[in-house]
Amino acid sequence: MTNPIFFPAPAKLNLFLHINGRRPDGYHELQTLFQFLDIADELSFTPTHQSEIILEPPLPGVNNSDNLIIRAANLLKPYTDKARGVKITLKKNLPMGGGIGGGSSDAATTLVVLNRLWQCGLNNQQLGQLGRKLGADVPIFIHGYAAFAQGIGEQLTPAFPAEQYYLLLTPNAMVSTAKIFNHPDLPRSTPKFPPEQYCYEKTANDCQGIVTDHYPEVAQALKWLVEYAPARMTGTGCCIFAPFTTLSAAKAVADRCPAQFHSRVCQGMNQSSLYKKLEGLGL
Ligand SMILES: C[C@@](CO)(OP(=O)(O)O)[C@H](O)COP(=O)(O)OP(=O)(O)OC[C@H]1O[C@@H](n2ccc(N)nc2=O)[C@H](O)[C@@H]1O
Ligand SMILES: Nc1ncnc2c1ncn2[C@@H]1O[C@H](COP(=O)(O)OP(=O)(O)O)[C@@H](O)[C@H]1O
Repeated sequence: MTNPIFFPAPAKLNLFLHINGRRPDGYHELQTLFQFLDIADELSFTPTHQSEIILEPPLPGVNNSDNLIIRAANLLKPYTDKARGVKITLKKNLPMGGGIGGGSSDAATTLVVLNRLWQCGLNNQQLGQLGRKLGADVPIFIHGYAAFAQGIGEQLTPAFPAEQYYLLLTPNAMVSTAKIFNHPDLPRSTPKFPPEQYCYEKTANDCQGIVTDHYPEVAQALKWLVEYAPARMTGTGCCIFAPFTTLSAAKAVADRCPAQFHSRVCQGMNQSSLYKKLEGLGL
């Protein structure tokens, strides 16, 4: 038997995150800049003729029926032959609930790869609409290019931030996105600015204050890293990152990092590694 092909589901950073307002349905209007990282979960897909969707191994603490991978595959099922099923193998390398989008990226990789394997014939816009049902972050992973996002995160404009090195810290905490967005003290009125005026130093993460107030591990990681570089939180937490222009500068700070913050050095990428892999395979 040939070895299965593993497809990456890369992580992302929110290089900044501004909250501009709240819509009547409770969702928040925001501005953010998404860039991919060269770290990823990995998924393999073996088509079957038993109509079942099987995921192995299950994620600790997540029922398979709630797993975004299974939910994504189920959303695609109506577009293929009833007799088609799939066995999916997941290598979970990314921390969960860290604001680097692992679950959303797993869902996007599932939609993009199964669309091809099951010959569903959907285009990326249609896949993005399906993905949106699973979470606000899924469309950026289907889009596959760094982008400035507005609206509730679904209006994407191409962006080309420098592909810098980042030191990424994963404090020992799990932050719920819904809890942060529902917090009464969350700042919700940062003025919008035109994407072409973006500058890292003039932006912020509006969720950071609430998260550091409630999760001391996140506050400690931020306090430590900010001594070395302009550190900030990604998404609604809890990972903290700081940009570096050279790999050696990022590694030098990583070498000093206390073990409790689980540091790793990675690089920003303006094209998702999923699309690089698909191109390499001619898919
Ligand atoms: C804000 C971001 C930035 O990347 O946070 P992270 O999850 O990455 O940390 C994302 O857009 C999150 O996307 P995702 O994690 O897919 O969120 P969803 O499942 O769609 O929504 C979870 C909950 O967050 C709130 N929510 C989410 C997005 C948004 N623009 N406004 C909101 O108020 C809603 O209460 C929703 O019920
Ligand atoms: N395949 C998956 N990978 C990670 N988390 C998943 C997955 N499927 C469902 N989830 C649920 O989604 C939550 C947030 O997922 P994740 O994408 O890791 O975090 P974040 O949205 O903060 O980047 C997890 O805590 C978990 O309960």
